[in-house]
Order: sequence, then C-alpha cells, then structure tokens
Amino acid sequence: MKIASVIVDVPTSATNQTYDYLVPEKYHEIITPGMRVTVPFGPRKIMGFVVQLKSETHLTKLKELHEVLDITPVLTEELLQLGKSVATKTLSLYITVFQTMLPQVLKSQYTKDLVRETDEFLSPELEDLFAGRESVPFEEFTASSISYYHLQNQVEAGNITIYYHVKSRITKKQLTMVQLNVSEIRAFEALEDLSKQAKKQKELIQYFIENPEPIEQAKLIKLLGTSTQTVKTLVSKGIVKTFQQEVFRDPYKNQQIEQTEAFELTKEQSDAMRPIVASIDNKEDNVFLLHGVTGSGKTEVYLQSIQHVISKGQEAIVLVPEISLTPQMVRRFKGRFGSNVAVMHSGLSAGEKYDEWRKIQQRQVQVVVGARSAIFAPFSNIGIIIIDEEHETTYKQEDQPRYHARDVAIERANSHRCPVVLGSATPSLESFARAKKDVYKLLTLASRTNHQQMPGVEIVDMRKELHAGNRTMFSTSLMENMKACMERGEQIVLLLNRRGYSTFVMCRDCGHVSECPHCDIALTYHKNTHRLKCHYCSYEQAVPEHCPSCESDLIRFFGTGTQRVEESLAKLLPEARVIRMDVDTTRRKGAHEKLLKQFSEKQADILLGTQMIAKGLDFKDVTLVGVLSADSMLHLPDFRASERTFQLLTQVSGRAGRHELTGNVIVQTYTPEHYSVTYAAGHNYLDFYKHEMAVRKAFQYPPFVFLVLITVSHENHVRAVQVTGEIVKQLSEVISPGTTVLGPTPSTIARIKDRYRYQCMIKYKHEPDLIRYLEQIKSAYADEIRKQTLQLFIDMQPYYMM
Ligand SMILES: Nc1ncnc2c1ncn2[C@@H]1O[C@H](COP(=O)(O)OP(=O)(O)OP(=O)(O)O)[C@@H](O)[C@H]1O
Ligand SMILES: [Zn+2]
Ligand SMILES: [Zn+2]
Repeated sequence: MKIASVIVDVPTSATNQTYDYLVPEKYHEIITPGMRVTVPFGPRKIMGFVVQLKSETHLTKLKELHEVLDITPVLTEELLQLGKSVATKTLSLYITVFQTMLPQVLKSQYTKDLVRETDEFLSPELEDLFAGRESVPFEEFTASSISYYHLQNQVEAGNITIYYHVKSRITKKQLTMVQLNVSEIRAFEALEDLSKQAKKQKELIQYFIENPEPIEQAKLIKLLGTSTQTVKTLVSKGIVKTFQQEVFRDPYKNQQIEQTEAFELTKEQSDAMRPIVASIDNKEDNVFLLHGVTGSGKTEVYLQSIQHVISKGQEAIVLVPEISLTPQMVRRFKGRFGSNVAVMHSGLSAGEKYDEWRKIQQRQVQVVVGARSAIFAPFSNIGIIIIDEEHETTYKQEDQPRYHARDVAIERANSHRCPVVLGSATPSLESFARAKKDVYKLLTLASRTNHQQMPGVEIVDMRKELHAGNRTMFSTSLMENMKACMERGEQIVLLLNRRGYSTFVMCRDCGHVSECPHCDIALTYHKNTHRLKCHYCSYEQAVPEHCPSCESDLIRFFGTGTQRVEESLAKLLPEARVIRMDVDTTRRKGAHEKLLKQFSEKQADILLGTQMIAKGLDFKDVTLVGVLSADSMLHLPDFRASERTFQLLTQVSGRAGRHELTGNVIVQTYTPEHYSVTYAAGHNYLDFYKHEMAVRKAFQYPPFVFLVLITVSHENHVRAVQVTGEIVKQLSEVISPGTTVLGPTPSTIARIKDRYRYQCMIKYKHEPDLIRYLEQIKSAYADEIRKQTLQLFIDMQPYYMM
C-alpha cells in the first residue's frame, strides 16, 4: 500500500493539515514528495502538494488521489521543510507558503504537453505516442498504457520535457537546430561520396566539419545561402539531424550588456572578502554584515564571492530590493556572469517568471538575482546568499505569509551550510546591533573605491527661506547650484520624498479635506484624470466644484506631487530638460529602464523622482543631489521614521560625485536640527546608530524588544473594540512578567473599506510559547474569521504600524 500525505489547496485554518490518499498503482514508481496532485475533497477535485509518502495509516477508508500533476517534483525536500517552518513562524497556512515559493503558473492547473527534445529513438511505445509529432497533449499520454515511470525516466534523461500552457501568448518558444549526425570521419567520407552537383550539400557538411556545434537552422541557411531542402536531404541521408530547442524568453535580450572583468580589489575589499571565501570553503553558515559607505564597492565584493561559489560548482542567490527598480544592478550581474544568471522580479510576465524559475530548477543557471521571493529559488547546492540593501523594508512581505527574506535566508544557509552576506551603507538597527554583539560578523568598507571624498552636504532651513519671502519649493541655494551645475554640463538628481505627502484637496475657506467615505483617509488628487482616488479601497470621485461643507468654490490642491515640482521647474528654470520618474511615469513595462537610459545618455539635465531614484543608481556626471523636503517622512507615526529618513538621505546623497567629479548635496528641511538630518549630512552612521539606539532603548522598541502587531477589523465598531480587548486580556494572563501588551488602540487608519480597525501590540524579549498563545487566539475566533465577519492579522516583527 502506498499512501500520500497531501496539503490541499483550501486556504482555511481548519484544513491546514495533511490528508491521506491512496496512490493508484500507475503512480507508485514516480510519486515523490514535492509533486502536485489533484485529489477528491468533498464534492470537488482540488490541487494539493504531496509532503510525505508512507505505507501505513490509522484511517480505514482512504480515497484514491486523482492525478499526479508533475513528473518531477516542483518543491525540493529542503523547500518542503522550509515551507513548514515559515508557516509556523509566521502563523500562515502551509498551502499559502508553498504557493508563495512557486511561480504563478504552477499555482493552478494548466493543460500541459509532452515535448520531444531529441531525435534519438525514444522507445516503441513513446514513438507510437508521438507518431512523428514534436509535442503531444498530456491527455494522450494518460489515455495510453505507457507507464508514468517510463515517462519520468525520459524526462530525467532530458529527452522529453513537460510544458505547462499558460496562455497561448506565453507558450514555449522552440527553435529548430541542426547538427551533424555522424562522426567527423564519416562526414569526410560523405563529402567524397557526393557528386559534384551536390555543391550545396557539400558546403553544409564542410561547414559542420569546421563547426561541430549545433546551429539554429534559420541562421545556418542564411549563413551558407542554402535552403531547408538541402538540410532535409541531408537529414534523410542520416548525415545531419535536426532537433527542437526551447528558447527561454529573455527579458533582457534586447539590451546590449557589456561583459565586465573582475576589478583588482582594494585592500578594504579583499579584507572583507577573505572571511566570506573562508566560510564558503569551510561550509560555515556565518552571517556577515557588510557595512560599506555608498560607492565603496560592495557589489564588486558580491560579484567576486559569487565567482568563487560558481567555480566550486555551487549556486548563489542575490536579493536586491524590487529589482525592476534597479536595472543597472541586473546589468552588472549579467555583465559578469552572462547567461548563467536568472532574474526574478515582479515586472516580468507570468510566462517570463516561469521561464526564469525553470532555468533554476533545471540547473541551467547558477545565479539568481531577484526581489524578495527569489529567496525560495529551487537550488539544491547553495554556496552563498547575498542580500543587498539589507535595511530595505521590501524584504518583509506585507501579506500572508508575512515572512522576512533575511530570516528565510538564514534558515536556508543553515541547511546548505553556506554564508549569508547582508550589505548596506545604512544597516538596519537590528542588524548592526547583532553585528556589535558578534551574532553577525561585521565587515567594513569605510572609503569609496576611488578614494573620492564623500559629497559635501548643505542643510537649508526652509523656514528661513519662507521668512525671506521665497515661496517656491526651491531654496535660493538649490536654485543657484542647479544653474551652475547645468552651466558646467553636469547633471542633477532631485528627490521628492512623497510618502505621507500626497496631493489632497482642501477648502481654503473652511479647511474641509475630501476624505474617502469608506476609509479614514484623505483622497488623493490625480491630475491626468482630474479625479480623487482612495489608495486603500480604489474608491474614486470627481473633484468637487464647491466645498461639500461650506459651498465655497475656493477648493485647492495641497501637497507636492512630482508633477507639481515639474511644473514649477518649467517656470523657474525653463532651460532645464527634466525626466520625471514616479509611479505614474514608470507604470509601463520597461519605462523605468528607458528613462534611466535617456538620463545616462545625457538627454536630460535633471532626474526628478520619488524614493525609487535613491538607490543603486550610478551616473558619472551627477554632481548635484537636491532633497526637496527631508522631513516629510519624519512625522509618520512609526518608530522607524528617523531611521528611514536617515537611510533615505544617506542613499540619495550617495548618488553624487561617485566618479571623477566631486559631488554636492543640498538638503531642504523644516527641521534642520533633527539628528536624522544632521548625521546623514555628516555621513555619520555610527553616531546616528548610537543616538537612535538610545531612543529605542528609552521607549522600548526593537532591537531592544521584539514586536507583534495584532490588527482586528470588523464592520461593527463595537465588536472590533471588544475582540481586541478580549485578546489583550487573554494575552495578559499568560505572558511572562517582562512582556508588555498594549491596546486596544485604534489603528493609524482607523477604518478601511468600511471596516473598523483596532490593534494590540506585544513587546517581548523572551516568550518561548508565544506562537502557541497566538494560535490559541486565532482558533478562539475561528468561526467568526471563517465567516469573514472578523479579520485578524498577526504580524510578527511588523514593519508598518498602520
Ligand atoms: N576594486 C575596484 N577598483 C576599481 N573600481 C572599483 C572597484 N570596485 C568597485 N569599483 C567601482 O566603484 C564604483 C562603486 O562601486 P559599487 O557600485 O560596487 O559600490 P557600492 O558600495 O555597491 O555602492 P552603493 O551602495 O552606493 O550602490 C563602481 O563604479 C564600481 O565599478
Ligand atoms: Zn469649505
Ligand atoms: Zn477608501
């Protein structure tokens, strides 16, 4: 008897367990944990993952599983284990985590084909099935009497692939390749045997004697000025053969990427790299924190460490924050490792993502560069995991499963016995504190590779500007510097820190602000459609002509969107050519890269943008960086507001003067004395760290404590408060004396989509049974949660307090 334990695709806590199914005879030899199956579940047939195989069960009446969907497992043993652990630690469902690990295409059932990958004789029964075709629908296979085991062998030998149809647009691209089918000696003989008239055939054979590698048929024909008929004739004579080769859609194929060579490392760089290499060689799962100022050559250390891993036949995972935002970064990895790199990010189509994933699964690449979810890349022999800009909050997923890529990286590194490298110019306080305690190993790059000075930073007090009668959003100093910079033919980066600063509509007479009728938040004005939108629930309405409250027609837009800065620039500095980069101008695929390319080709003087321009960009002619309003993020109700402000200012300052030309930064602010601003201006991470640590200690925030944020949402205001109160009470009864439970407090946005939101915060240092307590709370409200009248979000180590 063979029994499969299956996690089913029914995302509820009641079904968050394995179900046993009898494995039909025909699957006995092929079924492996990590394969997807369909199983009968109640009246339905649903998808699931096999997590275990066994020969006994305590159950008496077992149903048979319906179908095995994969011929080779889509999740490795290691990923299955990891999935379980992530689910437990984040209080998520197993099925949700498994699906997070896979590309979209594999999350549901698609029709699939068997695709022939060789002209070699397969086996009598498979030849019958293919009957001369290159691919056959999977159903034909299941209807035949061919065993799954037989098919699996052919798949593992690479003779057949299973192809999942996503949509016709995304199906696999095939190329016809031509190759010699005989030995070189036989080819010479064939050349002799051919008559004088068979000139074309002779040329073709001659070509293959000189170039034995397979070549695309279309290319060959063009190259030799020959025809398909010639190829066919030689195929029929058995001298050459053709076969189909799958081409992966390469999202970067239209870009010329120059090959780069390794730099000779500076002393600082090689000092940093030595312990990393030692860890790789000794198979130690150390976590390194590479603290390097902007432009100190962290990336080069990553590249050369990866080279070492590749040469040992191992694999590397590199995480970068939302990679589509840093095409320059991808170019650097592709430039060094060429087609040995898979790239994974949210900007790819479902088909492209699937292709990149398969390159990893089929061991066609040794390196993956990707955003957060690339941490689940199905490599089996990882030699290093790198997380660039480790302080970035995008490494934390904000919906289920609420995992942090850093934690997952450390767990995988432990399984693979390899190092993790966390790199940043502004490490998170958590990571730096761990490095100070020697939990992580600190590596430091204190100077820029070219020994360029860090750029000079001038802080401008915007209150004084206002008093002096300057009502524009540009200080006198910034204006003068921009003009001078343009006269020298150099370039400018202008940062508008828009978060918490969106454009809203206010009545000048009575101060009425247009708010969303379903959420407690001001509506955002969208200029291109001239409408007001809610960013939480997508509600929209036309801009009112009269104030809904006092009938006045003095309705005005407030806040400073990038569009307004652009308009203002056009008035004050008409000669400047401006590229605006924000969510609106980069929505289309590839737009981001196009804009950056234009800027690098000096088709513009000013690059104006939001946070997305602060990171990773490296332009040699940028000598001036202007920050329009440094403090717009400081006043967010979030204990990390100072840290984020410091990080952003440091990162954006790092864009100036990275090459021969010296750089200059102007920071405009209404709070020039704030330590985030002054330490960033002084390029002083260490003193910022000390100051901020003192603040965190005083108010008991991470890294001194761990946090859990529980958010309760209900349509009924009273019930929301009540449930939150009950949770606070229940927790207070069980927790240890050092732990604090705060609440119930209304969330920062107290209502979203007509649901009231209350929260409870736990601060703890050591609470070994916490997960169990939280699970108990979840199950206490399971009924209400299932009916969706109540929503309960539990966020371990939250990054957004809203
Ligand atoms: N050993 C070296 N010799 C010469 N140039 C180098 C060396 N290492 C790196 N560089 C160059 O120095 C510049 C800065 O390096 P890099 O971008 O890797 O720094 P970084 O620390 O990753 O910067 P940031 O955090 O600001 O993105 C790059 O143009 C890079 O090509
Ligand atoms: Zn009004
Ligand atoms: Zn809304």
